[in-house]
Amino acid sequence: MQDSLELVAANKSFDGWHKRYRHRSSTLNCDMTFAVYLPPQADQGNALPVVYWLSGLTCTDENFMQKAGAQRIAAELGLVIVAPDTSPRGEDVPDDPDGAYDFGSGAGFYLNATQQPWARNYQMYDYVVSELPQLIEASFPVSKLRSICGHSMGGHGALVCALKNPGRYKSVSALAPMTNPSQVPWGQKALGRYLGDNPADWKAWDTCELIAGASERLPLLVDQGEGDEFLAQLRPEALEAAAQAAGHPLTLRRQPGYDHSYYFIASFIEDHLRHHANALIN
Ligand SMILES: N[C@@H](CCC(=O)N[C@@H](CS)C(=O)NCC(=O)O)C(=O)O
Repeated sequence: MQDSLELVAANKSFDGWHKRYRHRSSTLNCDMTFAVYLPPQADQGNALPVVYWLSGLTCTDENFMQKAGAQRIAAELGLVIVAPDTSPRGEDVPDDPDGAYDFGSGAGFYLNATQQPWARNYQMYDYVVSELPQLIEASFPVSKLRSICGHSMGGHGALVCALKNPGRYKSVSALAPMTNPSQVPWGQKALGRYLGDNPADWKAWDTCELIAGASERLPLLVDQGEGDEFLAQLRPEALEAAAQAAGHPLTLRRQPGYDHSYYFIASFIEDHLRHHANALIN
């Protein structure tokens, strides 16, 4: 265990442990809290694979761990799950001037900001892809086998992290992801502020733009509720068209009646974890 990790909570769950840790992030220039679920196999000296879960707008590490019901399946499959926060936070970290939920705290969009005052802290892409895995791999009984999945803004994050890093993840999946942020209000607000007003600079953080040039055709598993109140922000039809144009393997499952909430996530998380286990565990 690294000295720099401070344990802030521990709860036994399905014979494993849900734990929360605080640490100083050199990438984000602030203290960060993340959650890790360690299945019972972690006590047996095995180096276990890790699924990184990225949450959506307004979330912390806690929403997924408390609401998705993932621990039972992770315990069965022997998967470690790591859930970071969704943005840098703290008194010294700038936030949306109006306190809006869709920018700043709770809305880091898993990108590297280039504009001030955001750039000093809002480097969530580097945190999720580099700093956090290094810390996890130095601190817990895990292997370097990684998968990534997420919800909404976190689904966008998972798809972008996988598409930008061929070979880094064994599998990727998303629930109700924002697939085309450069074309929708949530994304245009965030990308415009974090990256500046030139839409050409936004393409590097847009799944529908990245998919054409992807050098690794890692299959995408996506679930999307047809009753999702944010469908216009998510654009599953744009993802479908981009994947088809690029010949990128996509399983897009439209789920009748499901909304955007964790009731939807809890209904399909088992399929996603089994999908990742298939790629991670032979
Ligand atoms: N209706 C929300 C929009 C944000 C939202 O729906 N957030 C989703 C992710 S995009 C979520 O997971 N919320 C936390 C939860 O349901 O636990 C609000 O206005 O605050």
